[in-house]
Amino acid sequence: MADPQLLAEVRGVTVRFGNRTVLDNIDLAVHEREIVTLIGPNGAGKSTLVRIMLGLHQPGAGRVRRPRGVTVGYVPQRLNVDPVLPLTVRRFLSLYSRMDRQQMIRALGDVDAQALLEVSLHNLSGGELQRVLLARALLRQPQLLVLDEPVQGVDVNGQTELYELIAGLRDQRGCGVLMVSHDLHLVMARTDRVFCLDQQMCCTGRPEQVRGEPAFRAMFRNQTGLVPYTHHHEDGSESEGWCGQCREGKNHHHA
Ligand SMILES: Nc1ncnc2c1ncn2[C@@H]1O[C@H](COP(=O)(O)OP(=O)(O)OP(=O)(O)O)[C@@H](O)[C@H]1O
Repeated sequence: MADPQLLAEVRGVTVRFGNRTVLDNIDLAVHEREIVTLIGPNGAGKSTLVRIMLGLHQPGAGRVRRPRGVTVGYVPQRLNVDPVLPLTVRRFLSLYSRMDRQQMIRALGDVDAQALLEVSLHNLSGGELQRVLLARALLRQPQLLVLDEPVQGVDVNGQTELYELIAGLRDQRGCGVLMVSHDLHLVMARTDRVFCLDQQMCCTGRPEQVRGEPAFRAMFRNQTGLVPYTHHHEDGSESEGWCGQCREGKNHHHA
């Protein structure tokens, strides 16, 4: 089988703002059909790295490569919409692409949000807004989907649904996904590779590898005060937990 197509790559990227180094010698690549997640604390440089991958910001040093013709859909961390403007989802989507009503309903249908077409953007829940933003990003039929904190403002159940949805889009469309997340738990289940960033790349690998890395565990502990572990159940299944919240009591050990 042919190697998966490279969609975007940075090598040796360094960024300074003033005399502060925000990214230090970073390598990262995203290929078709893979979900890559950047995790790290506030101010770690995640959004800056995403903006560099997208060509929205130039690094002080290093190389950025996006093969010609790769289409990108981007959900930024912040949406700048004037809060006094009455804007329905239909109007909002039409600002970005010329589509008829049926095409919009289809785009919203891809993210299970077709009922929201005539709803005001300001009346959407956190999860609904994220779905609409995802629909907007999909309008470009992207080969690379870049999502900067796609579950922000969404409750835990909604987060799980959104991660499932994103993984489903990858499965159906074969696109690559680069995702930024603060969450260190839910996102892991739906990720092929994790990059743990804190100005430098602290560790990287498959979620199950990264979970065992001292740098990841230290980061997790600093953010939550808890340590991640894996339950090994007697029937051979596994589930994730946090030390300090362990209600299982038996039939598990900490990996
Ligand atoms: N244009 C800019 N000028 C100066 N400093 C900036 C600029 N953009 C980002 N920074 C700083 O760079 C650092 C990294 O910011 P960035 O937004 O990339 O972090 P992040 O990991 O995405 O953080 P968060 O999780 O809080 O969104 C922060 O300290 C931020 O204040």
